[in-house]
Amino acid sequence: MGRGKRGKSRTQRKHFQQNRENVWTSSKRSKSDPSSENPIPICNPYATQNLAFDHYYKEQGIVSSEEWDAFVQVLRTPLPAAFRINSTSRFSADIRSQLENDFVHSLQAEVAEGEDTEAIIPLPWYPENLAWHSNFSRKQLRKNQTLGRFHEFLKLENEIGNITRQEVVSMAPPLFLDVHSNHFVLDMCAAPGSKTFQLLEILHKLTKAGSLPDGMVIANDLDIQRCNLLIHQTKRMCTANLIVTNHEAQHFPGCLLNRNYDKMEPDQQDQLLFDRVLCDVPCSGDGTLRKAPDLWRKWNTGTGNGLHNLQVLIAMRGVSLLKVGGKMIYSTCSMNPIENEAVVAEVLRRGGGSIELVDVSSELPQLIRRPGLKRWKVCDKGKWFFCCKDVPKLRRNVVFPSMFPNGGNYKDDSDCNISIGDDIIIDDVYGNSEDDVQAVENPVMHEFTEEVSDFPLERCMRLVPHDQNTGAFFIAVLQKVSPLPVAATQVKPRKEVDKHDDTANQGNEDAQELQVNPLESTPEEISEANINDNRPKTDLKVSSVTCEEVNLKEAQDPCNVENMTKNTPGKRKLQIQGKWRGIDPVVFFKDEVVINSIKVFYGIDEQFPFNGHLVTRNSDTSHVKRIYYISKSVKDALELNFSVGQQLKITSVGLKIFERQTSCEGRSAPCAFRITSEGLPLILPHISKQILSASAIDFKHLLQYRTVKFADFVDAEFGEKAANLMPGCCVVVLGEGSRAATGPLQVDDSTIAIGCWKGRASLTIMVGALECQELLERLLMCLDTVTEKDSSMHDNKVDEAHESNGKNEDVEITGC
Ligand SMILES: C[S@@+](CC[C@H](N)C(=O)[O-])C[C@H]1O[C@@H](n2cnc3c(N)ncnc32)[C@H](O)[C@@H]1O
Repeated sequence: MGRGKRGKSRTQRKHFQQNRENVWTSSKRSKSDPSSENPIPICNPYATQNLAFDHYYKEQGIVSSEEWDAFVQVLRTPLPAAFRINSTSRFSADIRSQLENDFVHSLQAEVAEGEDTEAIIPLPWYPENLAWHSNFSRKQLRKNQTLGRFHEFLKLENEIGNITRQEVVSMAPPLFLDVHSNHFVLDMCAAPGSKTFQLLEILHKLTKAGSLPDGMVIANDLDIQRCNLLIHQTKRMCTANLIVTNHEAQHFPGCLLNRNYDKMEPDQQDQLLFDRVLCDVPCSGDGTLRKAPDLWRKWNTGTGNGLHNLQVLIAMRGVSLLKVGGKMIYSTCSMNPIENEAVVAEVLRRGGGSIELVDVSSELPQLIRRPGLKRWKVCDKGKWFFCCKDVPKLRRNVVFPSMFPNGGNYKDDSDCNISIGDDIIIDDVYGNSEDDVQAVENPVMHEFTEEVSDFPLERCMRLVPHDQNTGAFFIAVLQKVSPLPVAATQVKPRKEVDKHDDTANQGNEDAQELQVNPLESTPEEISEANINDNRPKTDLKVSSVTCEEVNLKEAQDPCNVENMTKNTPGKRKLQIQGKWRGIDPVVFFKDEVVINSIKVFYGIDEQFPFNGHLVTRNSDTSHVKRIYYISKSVKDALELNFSVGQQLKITSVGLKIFERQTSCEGRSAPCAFRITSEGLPLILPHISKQILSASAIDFKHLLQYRTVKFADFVDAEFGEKAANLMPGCCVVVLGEGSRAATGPLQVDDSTIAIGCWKGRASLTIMVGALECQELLERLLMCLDTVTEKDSSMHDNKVDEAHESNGKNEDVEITGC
């Protein structure tokens, strides 16, 4: 984390994590737990009751009084496990049919006798039976031996990326976002990334093998550790259309280019704006009580109140980064109106008609949801308030007008005009649970009239647990119909500026209407704007100096980090370190010699665009280890980011496509770079050399034994062809074997291929153990078509060869 981050944010994140502890599995109490002095008697650590919770939500009218018992009863039971099939997986249809034809029946025996429920069932509202709901909690899946096979299936497929284990309600927001394959999407608070994964699936859904969608996703999270989770999660998607960044969402960089830059290409963007924004904000999380029952004892009204400001700021940043016509989802896993309807109302209020709440009542009709509330009240320190003017002066720094249905819209509300700034009172986030007990004791002041919002908040959706045996969730779909009014874009400048951190040039497309909005701009921006500089803005600390010193023309090539460093030896060290402390620089890879050697070795056709599509994370391009492929959309975004001085703090970008071979044999091979297994599906249709088609039995042997001598292949001609390949990386496609292979190999979305290493006398697969296991299992049916006789005869042959060899010449190959 950069120096500029405030201690309060750290406190907030720490508490956030603590809140997520799951007491179904852990009864430990943290010393720093803010509610450890909770006077509510807790008989056991698994208590699933909190009187303040009951009182608060009964008063807010989250559900009718008749439903209350059913509501809390379901909240007190563990959450059933759910998962989604990755629609872009080549095995998605197989997995669905395995569930429909195998597990649906075999698991039914495990459902308690007399219970009229299915063991697993597809969610009726999720397209194509791709999302499934089980009747078993995660604990049951772990502990119950007879569920072992299903549990192993879930674990393996999840790890490989064929399924994602995800809460049912959390699957809904991306479906309402209406993402198209050409959209630029921003996921503002993305970790651990289950929704990012869904967004990427939608983006890639209609893309043919070997091509990429026109859109892209930027997935952001404030917490660097959680960013790593996000990277791990999305890596399973093998996408070249993703950038992962690490910013405070409320200060997500604007990447605004000086508009008067006259050398700009006609189609060049001058700001990174988005067609879709997912704003799945940090929240109190009381919708996840079933999954994290520890929250029962921690719950208090201060949590939601304390997060409200941050949620408003993030949502406002989201709408300001939206294109006009673009849509944004605001969502939380909280039931609290202060974190939900109040935030949406404030966004609409500040939007002054430029933001509309979209009516999605006709979409996903089978998803049961409740309309958003139009009236609610605020509870602070045990007292209920119906409008902001009732809030005592001393509490006005924590209870804001925006928390009320009408905001500060009172005739005599001059006292209410407290604006939300950057300085969020995080220390109050977890409040004092004592307050909540007071809330029980103090009768609500019914003589006051409750405010009712004028906005159509009934268009928001609240998913409650007892409607469909899930967690709780809140979703609102917003659309930007015109630029935001200037006032809505005004954000207090941050007091402390770490220039090595994410503060540079917080541009905003709405401010463009008035050229520069002083309240939105850093002092550097204002002076740059005033002198009407036509050059692209560059990094204020590093590149602005560089631009003056080097030949301007060269420096204006935004991708050319080498250009930017070679004429300025004194600046080189800084540039190599990259702009962001602790984060590797993103460098366009343009080494023609290496690129040509790769192209020639694998016979890559000219249609596959290389120019500007390769990046590395190392400024020393003379010894690059990994090369990443980026889509055209990501390329455009990176070029813009270079032009504006690398405002984006990029922790991960693109798809690892080539990796340097480091073994002795690898180093002496004609091409030093192997194709990675994640990059293979993309490049497969474009390679014409070092590629062979193997019969099912030979393919199976490769997966089973990992190394097979050329002489031991069942199809002798295949063995001969393999022996004739150049030493180094090659690709083996599951097909008809050498018998059918005349002319170039035809590949499509269903083609199964693996990377191999051609050594002196054998082929060795370069596939991870899990992927290998998965392929073997999935291919079993197809491989069964080979006659038993053939199979056993040749199995024996290969077995013998392996036994007699003991050690294989190629096993030293790295990357296997
Ligand atoms: C509800 S979770 C997001 C879940 C995620 N969308 C998913 O579907 O997997 C909220 C995330 O917000 C992050 N966060 C908290 N404060 C933030 C901030 N100011 N800016 C960006 N991210 C923040 C947390 O680290 C956390 O990962």
